[in-house]
Amino acid sequence: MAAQAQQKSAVDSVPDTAHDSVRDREISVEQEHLDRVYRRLEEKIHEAEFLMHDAAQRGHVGTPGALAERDAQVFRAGVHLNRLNNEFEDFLFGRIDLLLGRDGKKGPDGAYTAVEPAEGAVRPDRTADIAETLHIGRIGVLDADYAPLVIDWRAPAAAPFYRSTPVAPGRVVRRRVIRSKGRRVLGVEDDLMRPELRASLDGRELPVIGDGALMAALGQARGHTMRDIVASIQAEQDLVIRAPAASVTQVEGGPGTGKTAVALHRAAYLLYQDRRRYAGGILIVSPTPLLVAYTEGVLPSLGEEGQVAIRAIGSLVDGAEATLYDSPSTARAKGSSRMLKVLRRAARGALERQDAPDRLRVVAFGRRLELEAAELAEVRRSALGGTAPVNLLRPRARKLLLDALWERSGAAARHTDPELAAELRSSFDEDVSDEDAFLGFLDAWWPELTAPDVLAVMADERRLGRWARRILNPGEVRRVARSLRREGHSVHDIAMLDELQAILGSPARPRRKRELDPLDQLTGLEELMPVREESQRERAERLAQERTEYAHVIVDESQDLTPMQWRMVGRRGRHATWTVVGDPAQSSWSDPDEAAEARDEALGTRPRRRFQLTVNYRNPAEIAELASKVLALAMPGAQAPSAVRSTGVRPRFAVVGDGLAETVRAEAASLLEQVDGTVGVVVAMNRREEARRWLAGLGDRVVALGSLEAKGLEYDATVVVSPAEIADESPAGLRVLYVALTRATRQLTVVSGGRDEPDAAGVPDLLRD
Ligand SMILES: Nc1ncnc2c1ncn2[C@@H]1O[C@H](COP(=O)(O)OP(=O)(O)OP(=O)(O)O)[C@@H](O)[C@H]1O
Repeated sequence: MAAQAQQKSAVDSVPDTAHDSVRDREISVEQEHLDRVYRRLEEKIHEAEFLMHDAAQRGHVGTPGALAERDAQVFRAGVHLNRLNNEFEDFLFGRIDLLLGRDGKKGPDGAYTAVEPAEGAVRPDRTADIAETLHIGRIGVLDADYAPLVIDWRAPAAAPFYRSTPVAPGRVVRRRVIRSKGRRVLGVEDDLMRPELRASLDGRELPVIGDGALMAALGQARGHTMRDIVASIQAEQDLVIRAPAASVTQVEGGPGTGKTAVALHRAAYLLYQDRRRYAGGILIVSPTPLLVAYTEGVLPSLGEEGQVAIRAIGSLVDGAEATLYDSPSTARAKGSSRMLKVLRRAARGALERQDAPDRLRVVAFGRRLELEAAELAEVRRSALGGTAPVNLLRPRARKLLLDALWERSGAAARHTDPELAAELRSSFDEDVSDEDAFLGFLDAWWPELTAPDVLAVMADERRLGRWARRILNPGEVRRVARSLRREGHSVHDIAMLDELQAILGSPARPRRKRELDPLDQLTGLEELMPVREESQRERAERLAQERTEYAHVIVDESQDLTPMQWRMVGRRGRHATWTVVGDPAQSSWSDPDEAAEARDEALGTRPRRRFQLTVNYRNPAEIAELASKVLALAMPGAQAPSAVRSTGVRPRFAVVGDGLAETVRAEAASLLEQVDGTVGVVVAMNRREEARRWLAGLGDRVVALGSLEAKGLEYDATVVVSPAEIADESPAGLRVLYVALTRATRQLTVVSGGRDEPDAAGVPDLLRD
């Protein structure tokens, strides 16, 4: 890749003015092409509108066949219009100029399929002609003769745009990134894949402009939302994006290697590849709502939205939303798989409520019958003997109660004829079950439990202590119970709620019938894009609500999932294929082995394909080098990814002078002056609130974040406040500090207090050699 970026341009030696005129000419060449594309798009829009109009007319004919055909056509045309009317910021972003291929076969998109050049494509004197030029964009467009004007970035013919390198160029001679806004081409950047050739296009030497699109993309200021990287996906990333969907695709890579970007592009690719299969939905699990907000614009920018749900791990359970944080030790207890046993006991134990009746009295066949506390306890014990979900055991408990009452009535002994006895028994059951006393008793004695009910009961330290005996220590019991008494849920409570829902089960209820859409009956259409009446977002939300399982599950920052969270996510992908991306060196979970076990259980025995991403596109070398000192402490022997660029700006070290607040505020203000984009101030979790106050009035380009909230995010510049405080926060503190130090794309300031033991240059203890 570095070699790619350093390719010398063929026009480097010409004077600037000539260079500019070559660039201008090339821009106008691309402008002409973009104009053709838009003219064609307009034709297609007219076509689609005509189709809709025509179809509406046909409706008057009135035969059922014509009506069905009309509906299908209206639907198709609507889908088409929907796509075409989307004005993308850079509809067209790439171009490749290719040598003649080995054979003359063409694919469905009208491009030649050969990957390698034909025998005589390069002449002995190293000259060659460009035989095919492909433009790459967000969706494919064919001209009236079915020749490709634009190839969809996910089509096989577009793969060389991402895969080709000077080492393995295939047919690609020149790879060009086109920058455009709306209908205007703003610039072009080229990479030469075969610098040894003198290639000509239409009889003229092939010009090469600029020094690499990747560097241009990386140099841009960051906003509060992530951008897609379609124009500059690198070869090692492209392998992951286009990996076959079967089984589990596991991706590891250090900070800034593009794992999140790759995961999002993979979702778009999978949908393009097999829209029907992924009509079952793709779930992307993200660690925080902040990262969801940061990334959720990427898929719509790639033309995909409807089938993909991006959810924070704390929002996976409908009707519950994590708003609280647990202390590290409480989190450790709640997230560990030890909690599973506690929850199983609690779900059964919660049936025994303090206000539950301790005696059952009914009247049957004119006699009073009664069951005492000890007998009731016995019935409960045998009802709970099974492993079925607790709420589903209620009918069994009811049946056992009736058995006990029947026994008590002594009627069985009085009738020896089995047929008569059976008849009598069934009228006994009917009698008793209709009785208000019995019904009231059952509701109070075996209530239908919900997950929040059980969690609320676990807030009682005494009862929790009983259920957690020999599983949690008394300190853990106290902390967990106390945390459950707060208003609201923490992210770890959500996994417990989900587990409880599975343990409790929900009794069968009549399903809400979905309104019948006449178009649903037209086979093969339902997985296409929706018509206008329902926006893609609304559809996504509706599908997300209706769905409990997905066809593909993508887990971002997978190193952070606790065992309980793996169980929760696993339940949503029991029949799914998976993409799991993460970095063990950034894990904030203290027991990676336990989590790995739970992960393996969630992923099952499906075969796995492993990929490693090795290049850090976010941090300049100066910041990456500093962060690697913490990596060496956090995970001795781990390899840091290599930074793709260097800025010459070294991290700054500041020591708290007058006061922490003043120092941090001054450093943040100074960074705001130096960068155009965003500034993130990362502090230990317990300082989140005060840090927000420190920054008041500095504007919305700066944000304060707790260390755990910084996960996955990035800023032009960051201030990391007291490395020692962050490192001491939890057993995984050093890895959390590593995350904090790797968020900046340009500048990093480290502020140290006394606890950091800074040296004369202000460098804190943890960051010294
Ligand atoms: N091929 C690329 N072209 C342009 N930008 C890229 C490319 N790959 C990654 N980036 C940029 O690098 C930054 C880091 O990417 P991303 O957040 O996906 O990395 P990550 O591996 O998930 O990082 P972390 O583990 O630290 O969260 C983003 O700004 C992303 O847009």
